[in-house]
Amino acid sequence: PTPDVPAEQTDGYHLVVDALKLNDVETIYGVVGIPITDLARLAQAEGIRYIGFRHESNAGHAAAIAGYLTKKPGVCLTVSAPGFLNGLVALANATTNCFPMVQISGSSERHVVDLKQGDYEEMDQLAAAQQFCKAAYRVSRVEDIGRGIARALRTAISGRPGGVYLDIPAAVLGSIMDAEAGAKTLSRLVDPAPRQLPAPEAVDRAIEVLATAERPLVVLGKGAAYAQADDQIREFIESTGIPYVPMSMAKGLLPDDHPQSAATARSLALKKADVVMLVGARLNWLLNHGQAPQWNPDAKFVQVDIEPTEMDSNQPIAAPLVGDIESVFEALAERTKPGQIAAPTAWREELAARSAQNVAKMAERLKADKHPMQFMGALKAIRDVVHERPETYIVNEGANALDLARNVIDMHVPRHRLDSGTWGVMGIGMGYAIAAAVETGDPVVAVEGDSAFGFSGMELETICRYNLPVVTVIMNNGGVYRGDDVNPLGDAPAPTALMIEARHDKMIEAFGGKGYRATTPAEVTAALTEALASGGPALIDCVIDPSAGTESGNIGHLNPKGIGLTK
Ligand SMILES: Cc1ncc(Cn2c(C)c(CCOP(=O)(O)OP(=O)(O)O)sc2=O)c(N)n1
Ligand SMILES: Nc1ncnc2c1ncn2[C@@H]1O[C@H](COP(=O)(O)OP(=O)(O)O)[C@@H](O)[C@H]1O
Ligand SMILES: [Mg+2]
Repeated sequence: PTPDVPAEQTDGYHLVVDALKLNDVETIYGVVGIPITDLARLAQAEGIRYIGFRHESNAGHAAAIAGYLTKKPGVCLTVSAPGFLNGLVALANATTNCFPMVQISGSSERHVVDLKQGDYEEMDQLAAAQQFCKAAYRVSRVEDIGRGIARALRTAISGRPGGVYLDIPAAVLGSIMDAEAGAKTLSRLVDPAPRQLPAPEAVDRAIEVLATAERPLVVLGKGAAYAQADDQIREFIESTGIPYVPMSMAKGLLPDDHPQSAATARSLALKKADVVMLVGARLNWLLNHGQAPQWNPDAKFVQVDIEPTEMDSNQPIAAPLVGDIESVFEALAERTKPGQIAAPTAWREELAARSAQNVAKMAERLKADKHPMQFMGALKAIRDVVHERPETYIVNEGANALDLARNVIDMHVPRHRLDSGTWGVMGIGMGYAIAAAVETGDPVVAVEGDSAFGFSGMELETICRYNLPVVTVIMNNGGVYRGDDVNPLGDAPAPTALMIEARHDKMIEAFGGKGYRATTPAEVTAALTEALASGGPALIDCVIDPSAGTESGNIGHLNPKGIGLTK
């Protein structure tokens, strides 16, 4: 409990907690320490769920994905300087992925920091944070706490969501003020994420462009998943017959086995589409910036996005449709005449034929039950078990472990695939898994490369401490990308090597969780079935052929060529 505060008085700690509660913040993800330990205690005492982590990066990733899943800003709490910095990767990742989160951090004494007199954990955190987030604010007076919290929550959630930093110096947390006056400084946000209605002329222009298309294509991005306009989007897709490709976190918005899904004919779809409608998807590196040869150089783009400045970022946009996705699709439904937009049957059949070919090819690859176990064998086993349990969240990171799982594990419900996203960040695994389990109560399967897992692996203790229904499945190929690289000049391990004989399954046993080691797909099936049935923390170490991976998975071409290793 905080220092005794006379009943008619309040303090910074209480005002922060009161402001968060007044704005429906139900959970805080963080790591305690000076000067915010008592803030965590008070939040918990006042009914806010506090989830204590082992590293702030994981707490921040949890807050970010909580924001993505709930459309309310996730809240991460960090200590000054090093704790604050540890949270920044997650704050930057949230901003890059457009996930709403607020990182609240304690900070040191302004008058000492600003004169650089050498304070405990001295840092100008506000200045440091500015460049990595959507906005950064500092509260310098106890009476401004309510304003600061309201401002940070609104900024995170309105318009294009993102990460917001809120700096609260220790002295402000410890300041005391009259309770009645304090209560008057708090306010509850009104309509923090207002609808952004599209202009009718923009809607009509988009309809015109789509109506002329011979080979239309819709690209659904994680913004479309985030919008939670699932019915409106599905209605548009099915009423127009337009084929679509989902980006990785938009998988499941329509079930991956939907007849209009062109996910398994992606290259042909991108190459030949003559009108492309981007829905909450940026034309960035993940979509080759809209350039040939991946794309048809004559393609015309319709772009649906809440952020006006996203338009023309990579390609000229013939029909910019600025607005929130739900309002845009409601306007499209209203203003499109019956039959005005219809995907030609020939185009749909061409894509369906290619999909059938590629699905057959994939089926062959999935059948290969070679020994030692291959990625595909393990992933097929995971896919089949999870297929029976559509409420299961899939968290996914790695290189091969990411690229292969994305294509093998199909999704049937929205917002259930949470992965490295736009920034390709390793280390999101345990934080995303913890938040998905905490926010929804549903089971989570985290499909992890063995290197990727290592970035947040200590949170196995957090998962066990809260007894969360998280099953961590490690694709243990003994290395970064693969496990058979050798150092030609000595017996030091190669830079990409990890321990082939690592027993990750023993790690979780140290914290009371259930560990499994699987060397065949059948063992993966049995272990995952049992682990999910238990509803508790578990880890399955899948022993994968060390030669099975390729450098950097699908994006090896991003490695600079240089003159190569001449030595
Ligand atoms: C924070 C961080 N550090 C390093 C990397 C580089 N990196 C790293 C280290 C990856 C791990 C690949 O190894 P893995 O074991 O997780 O997966 P596979 O062996 O299945 O490819 S993937 C990747 O891009 C990164 N993306 N993010
Ligand atoms: N509610 C919303 N309405 C419209 N656009 C949104 C909404 N929420 C997020 N966005 C936009 O969605 C886009 C997400 O793009 P991106 O992260 O590149 O998705 P992906 O990687 O899945 O293609 C961002 O440009 C963001 O501005
Ligand atoms: Mg690996």
